[in-house]
Amino acid sequence: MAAAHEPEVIRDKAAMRAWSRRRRAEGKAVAFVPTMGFLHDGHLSLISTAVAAAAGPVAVVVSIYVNPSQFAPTEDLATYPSDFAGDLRKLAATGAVAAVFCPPDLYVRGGAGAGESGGAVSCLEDAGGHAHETWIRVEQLEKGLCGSSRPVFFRGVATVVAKLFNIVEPDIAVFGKKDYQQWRVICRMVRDLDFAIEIIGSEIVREADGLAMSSRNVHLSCEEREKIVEQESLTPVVRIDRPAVICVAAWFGKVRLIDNIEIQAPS
Ligand SMILES: Nc1ncnc2c1ncn2[C@@H]1O[C@H](COP(=O)(O)OP(=O)(O)OP(=O)(O)O)[C@@H](O)[C@H]1O
Ligand SMILES: CC(C)(CO)[C@@H](O)C(=O)[O-]
Ligand code: BAL
Repeated sequence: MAAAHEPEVIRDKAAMRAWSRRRRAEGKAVAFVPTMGFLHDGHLSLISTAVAAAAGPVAVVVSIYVNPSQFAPTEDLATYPSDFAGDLRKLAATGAVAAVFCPPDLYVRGGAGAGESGGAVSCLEDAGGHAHETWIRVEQLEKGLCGSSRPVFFRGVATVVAKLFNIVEPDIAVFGKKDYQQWRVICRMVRDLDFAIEIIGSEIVREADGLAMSSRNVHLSCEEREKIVEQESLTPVVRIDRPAVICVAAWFGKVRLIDNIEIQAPS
């Protein structure tokens, strides 16, 4: 058993589920923060939001898992930044995280199958994930913005988040509004599929120069960073995605409606 301030590291699905059930039997709410690791202060703010959202005693679980099914083979799965030891140090330093769930893999692999998403294929199918054939699609909300530039992204996110919810069995789950469309997709999935989980959207945390914190910011050159900061300063509401010029460009199409939330393009 880890010391009180150090998160317990759990790799196994059944052990994770059993851990959550024990916490609930002790009278604690289980609050869940899903991440892909390489943690920064934006992630840590989600942990504070989770603690603040719980009405009483709470056990916070952070997952670290880079989900292959939300990346197309042309995207950056192979270069996604990671620093597991650093992540554990940061989580321990918060004193607020009880467990870290970091499964080696979440999918059943092997076999043969079509594994298609309207013609698009993810890194999961590309790596022989054909034994997995159940997908969640949030059919309208996944269209447009990041969904236009990343054809398998929301199918992969909705599916892996549903899997994580079934494994962690949280009472509360927190997502950043930095990935605004993702947050709305998860809210809609939870409503439509009757997950008994309260979803909380947490505010965007920014660097001193205004850039929204993001694990992938480490890949930006000075010029790219300056360009994004400039674009963000023109954007009145939220930034939809990471340094994705494609997604930011979607702002310039006047006004978009997502799930009844009107997002204004810069005037
Ligand atoms: N700057 C931020 N402010 C608030 N929430 C954030 C911020 N950055 C990430 N999050 C949230 O943290 C959760 C995990 O995100 P993830 O691990 O993909 O990190 P990321 O910084 O968004 O990485 P990426 O480079 O892939 O965009 C998501 O709910 C995301 O919206
Ligand atoms: C929600 C998530 C953990 C699913 O892999 C990921 O998309 C992320 O970190 O935003
Ligand atoms: N936070 C977004 C995860 C992704 O871009 O894959």
